[in-house]
Amino acid sequence: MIELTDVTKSLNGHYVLDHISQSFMDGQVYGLRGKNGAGKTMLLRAIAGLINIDSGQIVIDGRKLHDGMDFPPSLGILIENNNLMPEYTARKNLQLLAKIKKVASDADIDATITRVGLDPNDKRTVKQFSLGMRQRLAIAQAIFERPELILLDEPTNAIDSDGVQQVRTILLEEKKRGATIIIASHTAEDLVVLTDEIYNMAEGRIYEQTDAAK
Ligand SMILES: Nc1ncnc2c1ncn2[C@@H]1O[C@H](COP(=O)(O)OP(=O)(O)OP(=O)(O)O)[C@@H](O)[C@H]1O
Repeated sequence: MIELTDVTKSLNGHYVLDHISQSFMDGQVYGLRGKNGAGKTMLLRAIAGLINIDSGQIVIDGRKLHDGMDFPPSLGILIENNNLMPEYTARKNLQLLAKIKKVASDADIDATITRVGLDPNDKRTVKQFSLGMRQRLAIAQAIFERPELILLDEPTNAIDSDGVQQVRTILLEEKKRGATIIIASHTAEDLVVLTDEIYNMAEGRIYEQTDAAK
């Protein structure tokens, strides 16, 4: 469970996260909706431990973030796809990451690359990939270690329509596996199809919660 209590973050004199208190329950899929600049990415970054918050606290499974725990212990993240290494193939990208946690085998890596619709034997490097291929690899990167928490910023960006279905299927499978997933998206259909609850954001605040079915 993730519990945010009175979380604030200011940049250039205004709140980008404005006293957010919100819980995210295990195994649920949450959507974040809101205009450009509403604070969706900042909220994902804060939960991921990628930014320091100014006040309040973020507690993940009973442990406070930035208090002896820099990042959520089991995290998959897609926030912009620029943390791919352009000089390497898809397989090499995941193999290098896998060395850190050592939870994914080469077979897991190849299976995940296939699962997102790419070819694990593709000899091209990421810099030769199309935008959509990079996005698919970024999704693979977020899920290949079977994390308990998956944070996704615009996961279907640049992905073709077959790919969008594929990504949705994958994320529903990840939910079934028990992952907690938070998705920021401008694609209404992604939010309706994938999420249990949608939080509407504006000006750094969550101002409304809607049941995804409505
Ligand atoms: N590096 C930065 N320096 C200063 N302000 C920033 C920085 N990054 C984001 N912001 C500000 O933080 C606020 C929230 O931005 P954020 O990226 O979280 O919005 P978002 O809801 O994800 O928008 P989008 O739909 O465009 O992705 C905005 O006002 C933005 O201008």
